[in-house]
Amino acid sequence: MLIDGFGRAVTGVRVSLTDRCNFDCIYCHNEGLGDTRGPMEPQDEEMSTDDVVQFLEVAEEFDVNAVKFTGGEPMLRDDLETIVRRTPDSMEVSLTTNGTFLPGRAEALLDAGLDRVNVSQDALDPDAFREVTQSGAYDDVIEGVLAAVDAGLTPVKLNMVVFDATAGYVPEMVEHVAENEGLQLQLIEYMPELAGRPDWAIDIDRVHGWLNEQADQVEHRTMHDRRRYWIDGGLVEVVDPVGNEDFCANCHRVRVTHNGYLKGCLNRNDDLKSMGEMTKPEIRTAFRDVVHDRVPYYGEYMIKDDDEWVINEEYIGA
Ligand SMILES: Nc1nc2c(ncn2[C@@H]2O[C@H](COP(=O)(O)OP(=O)(O)OP(=O)(O)O)[C@@H](O)[C@H]2O)c(=O)[nH]1
Ligand SMILES: C[S@@+](CC[C@H](N)C(=O)[O-])C[C@H]1O[C@@H](n2cnc3c(N)ncnc32)[C@H](O)[C@@H]1O
Ligand code: SF4
Ligand code: SF4
Repeated sequence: MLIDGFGRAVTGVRVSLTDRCNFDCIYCHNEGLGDTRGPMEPQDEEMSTDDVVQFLEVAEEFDVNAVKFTGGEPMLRDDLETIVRRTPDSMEVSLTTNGTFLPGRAEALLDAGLDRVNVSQDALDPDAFREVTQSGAYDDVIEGVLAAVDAGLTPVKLNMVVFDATAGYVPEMVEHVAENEGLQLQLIEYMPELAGRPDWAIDIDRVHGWLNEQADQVEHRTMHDRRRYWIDGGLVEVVDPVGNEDFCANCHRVRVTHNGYLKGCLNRNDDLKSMGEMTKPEIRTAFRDVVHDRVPYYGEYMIKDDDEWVINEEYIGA
Protein backbone atom coordinates (compact mmCIF):
# COMPACT_ATOMS: atom_id res chain seq x y z
CA MET A 1 0.00 0.00 0.00
CA LEU A 2 1.30 3.47 -0.86
CA ILE A 3 1.15 6.14 1.86
CA ASP A 4 1.89 9.82 1.27
CA GLY A 5 3.99 12.12 3.45
CA PHE A 6 0.91 13.05 5.47
CA GLY A 7 0.07 9.49 6.49
CA ARG A 8 -2.75 9.16 3.95
CA ALA A 9 -2.88 5.66 2.47
CA VAL A 10 -4.17 5.53 -1.09
CA THR A 11 -7.00 2.99 -1.06
CA GLY A 12 -9.14 4.26 -3.93
CA VAL A 13 -8.82 5.58 -7.46
CA ARG A 14 -11.20 7.79 -9.46
CA VAL A 15 -10.86 7.25 -13.17
CA SER A 16 -12.25 9.87 -15.53
CA LEU A 17 -13.09 7.93 -18.70
CA THR A 18 -13.82 10.98 -20.84
CA ASP A 19 -14.16 14.73 -20.51
CA ARG A 20 -17.09 14.72 -22.95
CA CYS A 21 -20.64 15.21 -21.68
CA ASN A 22 -24.19 15.45 -22.99
CA PHE A 23 -25.06 18.01 -20.27
CA ASP A 24 -23.67 21.44 -19.57
CA CYS A 25 -24.32 21.93 -15.85
CA ILE A 26 -23.76 25.53 -14.90
CA TYR A 27 -21.63 24.58 -11.88
CA CYS A 28 -19.50 21.82 -13.43
CA HIS A 29 -15.88 21.47 -12.27
CA ASN A 30 -15.50 18.45 -14.57
CA GLU A 31 -13.18 16.83 -12.00
CA GLY A 32 -10.71 19.63 -12.62
CA LEU A 33 -10.35 18.95 -16.34
CA GLY A 34 -11.87 22.10 -17.85
CA ASP A 35 -14.92 22.58 -20.03
CA THR A 36 -17.19 19.64 -20.94
CA ARG A 37 -18.44 21.41 -24.06
CA GLY A 38 -17.10 20.02 -27.32
CA PRO A 39 -17.51 17.06 -29.65
CA MET A 40 -19.54 14.09 -28.40
CA GLU A 41 -17.59 11.54 -30.46
CA PRO A 42 -14.79 9.50 -28.89
CA GLN A 43 -11.50 11.43 -28.88
CA ASP A 44 -8.06 10.01 -29.78
CA GLU A 45 -6.53 11.28 -26.55
CA GLU A 46 -8.83 9.15 -24.37
CA MET A 47 -7.28 6.14 -22.66
CA SER A 48 -8.13 2.92 -24.48
CA THR A 49 -9.91 0.01 -22.81
CA ASP A 50 -6.56 -1.78 -22.43
CA ASP A 51 -4.93 1.34 -20.93
CA VAL A 52 -7.61 1.62 -18.25
CA VAL A 53 -7.38 -2.09 -17.40
CA GLN A 54 -3.57 -1.97 -17.32
CA PHE A 55 -3.77 0.96 -14.87
CA LEU A 56 -6.26 -0.87 -12.63
CA GLU A 57 -4.05 -3.96 -12.53
CA VAL A 58 -1.17 -1.81 -11.27
CA ALA A 59 -3.46 -0.11 -8.74
CA GLU A 60 -4.40 -3.57 -7.47
CA GLU A 61 -0.69 -4.38 -6.97
CA PHE A 62 -0.60 -1.33 -4.66
CA ASP A 63 -3.58 -2.67 -2.66
CA VAL A 64 -6.10 -0.15 -4.01
CA ASN A 65 -9.47 -1.72 -3.21
CA ALA A 66 -12.01 0.63 -4.83
CA VAL A 67 -12.45 2.31 -8.19
CA LYS A 68 -14.93 5.00 -9.16
CA PHE A 69 -15.52 5.64 -12.87
CA THR A 70 -16.47 9.23 -13.62
CA GLY A 71 -16.01 11.92 -16.26
CA GLY A 72 -17.33 14.03 -18.07
CA GLU A 73 -20.11 11.54 -18.62
CA PRO A 74 -18.58 8.05 -18.31
CA MET A 75 -21.59 6.37 -19.95
CA LEU A 76 -20.67 8.05 -23.24
CA ARG A 77 -17.99 5.35 -23.40
CA ASP A 78 -19.37 2.35 -25.30
CA ASP A 79 -16.71 0.14 -23.72
CA LEU A 80 -17.81 0.93 -20.13
CA GLU A 81 -19.29 -2.56 -19.63
CA THR A 82 -16.06 -4.13 -20.93
CA ILE A 83 -13.94 -1.98 -18.63
CA VAL A 84 -16.10 -2.91 -15.63
CA ARG A 85 -15.92 -6.59 -16.60
CA ARG A 86 -12.13 -6.45 -16.82
CA THR A 87 -11.68 -4.54 -13.53
CA PRO A 88 -9.79 -6.69 -10.97
CA ASP A 89 -12.27 -8.71 -8.88
CA SER A 90 -10.73 -7.49 -5.63
CA MET A 91 -12.00 -3.93 -6.21
CA GLU A 92 -15.33 -2.38 -5.33
CA VAL A 93 -16.57 -0.82 -8.60
CA SER A 94 -18.83 2.22 -8.64
CA LEU A 95 -19.89 4.79 -11.20
CA THR A 96 -20.90 8.44 -11.03
CA THR A 97 -23.17 9.42 -13.92
CA ASN A 98 -25.81 11.92 -14.93
CA GLY A 99 -28.11 8.89 -15.36
CA THR A 100 -29.45 9.53 -18.87
CA PHE A 101 -28.00 6.33 -20.32
CA LEU A 102 -28.88 4.00 -17.42
CA PRO A 103 -32.23 2.90 -18.89
CA GLY A 104 -31.25 -0.03 -21.09
CA ARG A 105 -27.73 -0.39 -19.71
CA ALA A 106 -28.16 -0.81 -15.93
CA GLU A 107 -28.64 -4.60 -16.15
CA ALA A 108 -25.62 -5.04 -18.41
CA LEU A 109 -23.48 -3.01 -16.01
CA LEU A 110 -24.62 -5.14 -13.09
CA ASP A 111 -23.81 -8.30 -15.06
CA ALA A 112 -20.38 -6.88 -15.86
CA GLY A 113 -19.67 -6.48 -12.13
CA LEU A 114 -20.69 -2.92 -11.26
CA ASP A 115 -21.50 -2.77 -7.53
CA ARG A 116 -23.34 0.54 -7.24
CA VAL A 117 -24.02 3.88 -8.89
CA ASN A 118 -24.25 7.58 -7.95
CA VAL A 119 -26.63 9.62 -10.10
CA SER A 120 -26.55 13.41 -10.22
CA GLN A 121 -29.97 14.82 -9.55
CA ASP A 122 -30.17 18.38 -8.29
CA ALA A 123 -33.93 18.77 -7.99
CA LEU A 124 -37.28 17.00 -8.25
CA ASP A 125 -38.61 19.79 -10.41
CA PRO A 126 -38.11 19.59 -14.24
CA ASP A 127 -37.80 23.37 -14.65
CA ALA A 128 -35.17 23.75 -11.94
CA PHE A 129 -33.40 20.68 -13.37
CA ARG A 130 -33.32 22.26 -16.85
CA GLU A 131 -31.95 25.51 -15.50
CA VAL A 132 -29.07 23.80 -13.71
CA THR A 133 -28.11 21.12 -16.27
CA GLN A 134 -29.05 23.13 -19.37
CA SER A 135 -30.68 19.93 -20.62
CA GLY A 136 -34.26 18.72 -20.99
CA ALA A 137 -33.44 15.16 -19.95
CA TYR A 138 -35.20 15.18 -16.56
CA ASP A 139 -37.45 12.22 -17.41
CA ASP A 140 -34.50 10.15 -18.65
CA VAL A 141 -32.66 10.77 -15.37
CA ILE A 142 -35.66 9.75 -13.25
CA GLU A 143 -36.01 6.62 -15.42
CA GLY A 144 -32.26 6.01 -15.06
CA VAL A 145 -32.47 6.11 -11.26
CA LEU A 146 -35.36 3.61 -11.33
CA ALA A 147 -33.46 1.34 -13.73
CA ALA A 148 -30.45 1.35 -11.38
CA VAL A 149 -32.59 0.53 -8.33
CA ASP A 150 -34.46 -2.21 -10.23
CA ALA A 151 -31.18 -3.74 -11.40
CA GLY A 152 -29.90 -3.77 -7.80
CA LEU A 153 -27.07 -1.26 -8.27
CA THR A 154 -27.80 -0.10 -4.75
CA PRO A 155 -27.45 1.99 -2.75
CA VAL A 156 -28.15 4.47 -5.55
CA LYS A 157 -26.78 7.74 -4.21
CA LEU A 158 -28.42 10.86 -5.59
CA ASN A 159 -25.76 13.56 -5.88
CA MET A 160 -27.22 17.02 -5.33
CA VAL A 161 -24.93 20.06 -5.57
CA VAL A 162 -26.14 22.54 -2.98
CA PHE A 163 -25.83 26.16 -4.08
CA ASP A 164 -28.15 29.12 -4.27
CA ALA A 165 -30.21 27.70 -7.18
CA THR A 166 -30.87 24.34 -5.44
CA ALA A 167 -30.70 24.91 -1.66
CA GLY A 168 -34.49 25.32 -1.47
CA TYR A 169 -34.99 21.77 -2.77
CA VAL A 170 -33.00 20.09 0.04
CA PRO A 171 -36.02 19.25 2.28
CA GLU A 172 -37.97 17.54 -0.53
CA MET A 173 -34.90 15.58 -1.65
CA VAL A 174 -34.38 14.41 1.95
CA GLU A 175 -38.02 13.30 2.07
CA HIS A 176 -37.68 11.64 -1.36
CA VAL A 177 -34.84 9.32 -0.27
CA ALA A 178 -36.59 8.52 3.01
CA GLU A 179 -39.66 7.39 1.06
CA ASN A 180 -37.86 5.36 -1.62
CA GLU A 181 -35.99 2.21 -0.76
CA GLY A 182 -32.60 1.82 -2.43
CA LEU A 183 -31.90 5.55 -2.55
CA GLN A 184 -29.51 7.67 -0.47
CA LEU A 185 -28.74 11.38 -0.77
CA GLN A 186 -25.34 13.06 -1.04
CA LEU A 187 -25.50 16.81 -0.52
CA ILE A 188 -22.40 18.17 -2.20
CA GLU A 189 -21.25 21.61 -1.16
CA TYR A 190 -20.83 23.75 -4.26
CA MET A 191 -17.10 24.00 -4.98
CA PRO A 192 -16.14 27.32 -6.51
CA GLU A 193 -12.38 26.60 -6.60
CA LEU A 194 -12.43 25.44 -10.23
CA ALA A 195 -15.93 26.46 -11.31
CA GLY A 196 -15.68 30.15 -10.29
CA ARG A 197 -18.77 32.06 -9.11
CA PRO A 198 -18.04 32.08 -5.34
CA ASP A 199 -21.21 34.16 -5.00
CA TRP A 200 -23.28 31.00 -5.68
CA ALA A 201 -21.94 29.26 -2.57
CA ILE A 202 -24.15 28.74 0.46
CA ASP A 203 -23.19 28.35 4.12
CA ILE A 204 -22.90 24.55 4.46
CA ASP A 205 -22.97 24.86 8.27
CA ARG A 206 -26.59 25.99 7.97
CA VAL A 207 -27.36 22.79 6.04
CA HIS A 208 -25.63 20.73 8.76
CA GLY A 209 -27.63 22.63 11.39
CA TRP A 210 -30.96 21.88 9.66
CA LEU A 211 -30.07 18.20 9.13
CA ASN A 212 -29.01 17.90 12.78
CA GLU A 213 -32.43 19.13 13.87
CA GLN A 214 -34.19 16.55 11.66
CA ALA A 215 -31.86 13.61 12.33
CA ASP A 216 -32.64 10.51 14.41
CA GLN A 217 -28.96 9.55 14.32
CA VAL A 218 -25.67 11.10 13.12
CA GLU A 219 -22.62 9.10 11.98
CA HIS A 220 -19.11 9.91 10.70
CA ARG A 221 -17.71 8.17 7.63
CA THR A 222 -13.96 7.44 7.69
CA MET A 223 -13.47 8.80 4.18
CA HIS A 224 -13.09 12.56 4.32
CA ASP A 225 -14.56 12.47 7.85
CA ARG A 226 -17.98 13.01 6.18
CA ARG A 227 -21.07 13.35 8.37
CA ARG A 228 -24.14 11.19 7.66
CA TYR A 229 -27.65 11.84 8.97
CA TRP A 230 -30.42 9.24 9.35
CA ILE A 231 -33.73 11.04 8.82
CA ASP A 232 -37.03 9.10 8.84
CA GLY A 233 -35.20 5.97 7.66
CA GLY A 234 -33.31 7.73 4.85
CA LEU A 235 -29.55 8.32 4.79
CA VAL A 236 -28.18 11.77 3.90
CA GLU A 237 -24.43 12.35 3.58
CA VAL A 238 -22.79 15.76 3.33
CA VAL A 239 -19.74 16.20 1.09
CA ASP A 240 -18.23 19.46 2.30
CA PRO A 241 -14.66 19.87 1.04
CA VAL A 242 -14.47 23.67 0.75
CA GLY A 243 -11.96 25.07 3.26
CA ASN A 244 -12.22 21.81 5.22
CA GLU A 245 -8.86 20.62 6.59
CA ASP A 246 -10.36 17.46 8.15
CA PHE A 247 -11.82 16.46 4.75
CA CYS A 248 -8.40 16.77 3.07
CA ALA A 249 -6.58 15.06 5.97
CA ASN A 250 -8.78 12.00 5.32
CA CYS A 251 -8.46 11.95 1.52
CA HIS A 252 -7.39 8.52 0.32
CA ARG A 253 -7.90 8.78 -3.44
CA VAL A 254 -5.77 9.38 -6.48
CA ARG A 255 -7.39 10.53 -9.71
CA VAL A 256 -6.74 9.57 -13.31
CA THR A 257 -7.54 11.91 -16.17
CA HIS A 258 -9.19 10.67 -19.36
CA ASN A 259 -5.91 11.20 -21.24
CA GLY A 260 -3.74 9.14 -18.94
CA TYR A 261 -2.35 11.46 -16.29
CA LEU A 262 -2.35 10.77 -12.56
CA LYS A 263 -3.63 13.63 -10.42
CA GLY A 264 -3.09 13.86 -6.67
CA CYS A 265 -5.84 16.37 -5.90
CA LEU A 266 -9.10 17.41 -7.53
CA ASN A 267 -8.31 21.09 -7.06
CA ARG A 268 -4.83 21.04 -8.56
CA ASN A 269 -3.51 20.75 -12.08
CA ASP A 270 0.12 21.47 -11.23
CA ASP A 271 0.72 17.93 -9.94
CA LEU A 272 -0.15 15.90 -13.03
CA LYS A 273 2.04 12.87 -13.79
CA SER A 274 1.98 11.29 -17.23
CA MET A 275 1.74 7.51 -17.44
CA GLY A 276 3.55 7.73 -20.79
CA GLU A 277 2.85 4.81 -23.09
CA MET A 278 0.89 3.09 -20.29
CA THR A 279 3.30 0.20 -19.84
CA LYS A 280 3.13 -1.33 -16.36
CA PRO A 281 6.63 -0.08 -15.33
CA GLU A 282 5.69 3.48 -16.42
CA ILE A 283 2.37 3.30 -14.57
CA ARG A 284 4.09 2.01 -11.40
CA THR A 285 6.64 4.84 -11.47
CA ALA A 286 4.00 7.53 -12.08
CA PHE A 287 1.81 6.09 -9.31
CA ARG A 288 4.67 6.13 -6.77
CA ASP A 289 5.59 9.69 -7.84
CA VAL A 290 2.06 11.07 -7.55
CA VAL A 291 1.59 9.56 -4.09
CA HIS A 292 5.00 10.85 -3.01
CA ASP A 293 4.05 14.39 -4.06
CA ARG A 294 0.43 14.54 -2.92
CA VAL A 295 -0.43 16.89 -0.06
CA PRO A 296 -3.70 17.92 1.60
CA TYR A 297 -5.12 20.85 -0.37
CA TYR A 298 -6.60 22.73 2.58
CA GLY A 299 -4.12 22.93 5.44
CA GLU A 300 -0.98 22.38 3.37
CA TYR A 301 -1.20 23.52 -0.25
CA MET A 302 -3.55 26.30 0.85
CA ILE A 303 -2.92 27.89 4.22
CA LYS A 304 -4.72 30.54 6.21
CA ASP A 305 -3.36 34.08 6.21
CA ASP A 306 -5.46 36.63 8.09
CA ASP A 307 -8.50 34.37 7.71
CA GLU A 308 -7.98 34.12 3.91
CA TRP A 309 -6.86 30.92 2.14
CA VAL A 310 -3.64 31.58 0.21
CA ILE A 311 -1.22 29.27 -1.65
CA ASN A 312 1.59 28.06 0.59
CA GLU A 313 4.76 29.70 -0.79
CA GLU A 314 6.45 26.27 -0.84
CA TYR A 315 4.27 25.25 -3.77
CA ILE A 316 4.45 28.42 -5.82
CA GLY A 317 6.26 27.56 -9.05
CA ALA A 318 6.56 23.91 -7.95
N1 LIG B 1 -12.65 18.44 -3.15
C1 LIG B 1 -13.06 17.17 -3.23
N2 LIG B 1 -14.33 16.91 -3.62
C2 LIG B 1 -14.70 15.63 -3.69
C3 LIG B 1 -13.85 14.56 -3.38
N3 LIG B 1 -14.53 13.40 -3.53
C4 LIG B 1 -15.76 13.74 -3.94
N4 LIG B 1 -15.87 15.09 -4.03
C5 LIG B 1 -17.03 15.85 -4.50
O1 LIG B 1 -18.16 15.01 -4.50
C6 LIG B 1 -18.60 14.81 -5.84
C7 LIG B 1 -19.32 13.51 -5.99
O2 LIG B 1 -18.48 12.44 -5.73
P1 LIG B 1 -18.85 11.02 -6.28
O3 LIG B 1 -18.09 10.77 -7.52
O4 LIG B 1 -20.29 10.81 -6.45
O5 LIG B 1 -18.30 10.03 -5.21
P2 LIG B 1 -18.14 10.11 -3.67
O6 LIG B 1 -19.31 10.68 -2.99
O7 LIG B 1 -16.88 10.83 -3.39
O8 LIG B 1 -17.90 8.60 -3.27
P3 LIG B 1 -18.91 7.47 -2.77
O9 LIG B 1 -19.79 8.08 -1.71
O10 LIG B 1 -18.02 6.42 -2.21
O11 LIG B 1 -19.66 6.99 -3.94
C8 LIG B 1 -17.31 14.98 -6.64
O12 LIG B 1 -17.48 15.20 -8.00
C9 LIG B 1 -16.76 16.22 -5.95
O13 LIG B 1 -17.49 17.36 -6.28
C10 LIG B 1 -12.52 14.87 -3.00
O14 LIG B 1 -11.70 13.99 -2.70
N5 LIG B 1 -12.19 16.20 -2.94
C1 LIG C 1 -18.07 16.08 -12.76
S1 LIG C 1 -19.44 15.00 -12.56
C2 LIG C 1 -18.96 13.60 -13.55
C3 LIG C 1 -19.94 12.46 -13.55
C4 LIG C 1 -21.28 12.69 -14.20
N1 LIG C 1 -21.25 13.43 -15.38
C5 LIG C 1 -22.26 13.31 -13.21
O1 LIG C 1 -22.67 14.45 -13.40
O2 LIG C 1 -22.59 12.62 -12.24
C6 LIG C 1 -19.23 14.31 -10.92
C7 LIG C 1 -19.94 15.01 -9.81
O3 LIG C 1 -19.39 16.29 -9.62
C8 LIG C 1 -20.39 17.15 -9.15
N2 LIG C 1 -19.95 18.52 -9.37
C9 LIG C 1 -19.64 19.09 -10.55
N3 LIG C 1 -19.27 20.38 -10.37
C10 LIG C 1 -19.33 20.63 -9.05
C11 LIG C 1 -19.04 21.78 -8.27
N4 LIG C 1 -18.63 22.93 -8.79
N5 LIG C 1 -19.19 21.67 -6.94
C12 LIG C 1 -19.59 20.50 -6.37
N6 LIG C 1 -19.86 19.38 -7.09
C13 LIG C 1 -19.74 19.45 -8.41
C14 LIG C 1 -21.57 16.74 -10.00
O4 LIG C 1 -22.78 17.11 -9.47
C15 LIG C 1 -21.42 15.24 -10.03
O5 LIG C 1 -22.16 14.65 -8.99
S1 SF4 D 1 -23.43 15.88 -16.14
FE1 SF4 D 1 -21.59 15.75 -14.85
S2 SF4 D 1 -19.83 16.12 -16.24
FE2 SF4 D 1 -21.71 16.68 -17.32
S3 SF4 D 1 -21.82 18.89 -17.07
FE3 SF4 D 1 -23.09 17.93 -15.43
S4 SF4 D 1 -21.72 17.65 -13.68
FE4 SF4 D 1 -20.44 18.09 -15.46
S1 SF4 E 1 -6.74 16.90 -0.93
FE1 SF4 E 1 -8.69 17.82 -0.36
S2 SF4 E 1 -9.34 19.00 -2.17
FE2 SF4 E 1 -7.71 17.60 -2.83
S3 SF4 E 1 -8.80 15.83 -3.61
FE3 SF4 E 1 -8.32 15.41 -1.48
S4 SF4 E 1 -10.10 16.09 -0.30
FE4 SF4 E 1 -10.25 16.98 -2.36
